[in-house]
Amino acid sequence: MGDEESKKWVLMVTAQAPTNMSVIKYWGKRDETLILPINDSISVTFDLQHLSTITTVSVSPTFLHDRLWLNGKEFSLSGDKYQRCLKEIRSCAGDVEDEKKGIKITKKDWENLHLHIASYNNFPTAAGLASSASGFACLVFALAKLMNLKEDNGKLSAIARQGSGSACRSLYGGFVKWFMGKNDDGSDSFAVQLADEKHWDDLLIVIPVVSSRQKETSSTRGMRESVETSTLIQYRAKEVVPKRIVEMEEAIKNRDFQSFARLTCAESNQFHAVCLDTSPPLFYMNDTSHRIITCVENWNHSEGSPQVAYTCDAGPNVVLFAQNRKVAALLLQRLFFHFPPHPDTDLKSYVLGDTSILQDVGIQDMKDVEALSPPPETKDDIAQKYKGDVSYFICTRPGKGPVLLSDEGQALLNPETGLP
Ligand SMILES: Nc1ncnc2c1ncn2[C@@H]1O[C@H](COP(=O)(O)OP(=O)(O)OP(=O)(O)O)[C@@H](O)[C@H]1O
Ligand SMILES: C[C@@](O)(CCOP(=O)(O)OP(=O)(O)O)CC(=O)O
Repeated sequence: MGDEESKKWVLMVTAQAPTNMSVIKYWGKRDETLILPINDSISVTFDLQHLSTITTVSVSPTFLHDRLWLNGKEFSLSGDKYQRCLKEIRSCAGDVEDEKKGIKITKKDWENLHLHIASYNNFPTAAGLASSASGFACLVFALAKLMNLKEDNGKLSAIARQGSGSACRSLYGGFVKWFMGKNDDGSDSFAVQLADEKHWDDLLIVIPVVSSRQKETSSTRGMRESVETSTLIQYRAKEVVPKRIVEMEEAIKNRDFQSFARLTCAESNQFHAVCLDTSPPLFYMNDTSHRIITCVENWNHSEGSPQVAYTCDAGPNVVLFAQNRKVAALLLQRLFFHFPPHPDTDLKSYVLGDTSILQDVGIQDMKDVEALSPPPETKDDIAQKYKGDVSYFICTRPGKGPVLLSDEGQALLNPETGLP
């Protein structure tokens, strides 16, 4: 790194990481700084195409300090969660050499070099769709590539965990378990993959997006208040979750949808019971979330066995798992009937993600949505329509873990200036 001209280089890496949805919930920390949870959790990773974060990380001797642009706007990196991740990553960084560009960075140079980071979430940020999960997983994964870290995914998951707990599960595709660990230093609190995304490829995921508004109480604050005030949370962590973890692992291993659905719904409901048991109570679901759950419960009940599992995090959006494609189509018919769009909405903005399912639903345009008849299990008095209460639907499936994007056209920073 000698004369002025050779100091102008910018080195960058772009990666894409998925978000995940827990089916055994993480709620409550035993260590706030290191982000160590009070129980294990299990999640399903979503397809990168539909719910993910793209992050470009870059380094250059010309950068004066670390900077982040989130969804196009500069965002402060001063928060502890970012500082902890950056510090940990820098401490594990390796040597990097790019002979063509004449770049040579040694392990200790990373202490003094600054980073420019740009990130984009392809779904609403901070609306309970786990943007912090894909966001921190992507940040850590991309930096690990840029800085040539030799650590395995388990170690990277433990670094991402320190940005946001649920992020540690987004380092893998498919079905993922986060071990709470026992050690005070957090060294045994990391995620592992239980099964990859191909293991259970019948499952389809439907997300009626209820609201994209930012929520009132962040997960971080909400779970702190629950730990401080709820009596139910301790019983849940010690008595309920350990058994459910074993049962859920078994259900996933055997692709046993009945057990998967029973556990997933029970977990969601107990998590929200803990929220209500918090003082002051945390209301994350709204009337639309309740109506979606009731619709699913009624249908499951009328069929005599679960067709669809629901789960809802710290926000009003409900995530629905359908046993297979046929069930997903029947589910969409029901949801489209109860939650039609506002007039003048086109089909393209009403249904996002894998829209091929629309053929199975028999929907070609908006007229077909309007013409849907009430689901047979619906009693006349509740065959109601709530126009516009669901803004749009995302159809997706379990997907793979983070990937590198080698096409420079997908970078979010200018390769010459390192600016967005
Ligand atoms: N792409 C990203 N890169 C870096 N940080 C991100 C990114 N996306 C989100 N974040 C961080 O995560 C925060 C939002 O996290 P928060 O936990 O409040 O909501 P959420 O993750 O959408 O919901 P959930 O409660 O389901 O985790 C943002 O304010 C920001 O600090
Ligand atoms: C309800 C949850 O989504 C909680 C997620 O909490 P976060 O991981 O967002 O919280 P912090 O660790 O404080 O950043 C349940 C889950 O993902 O398991």
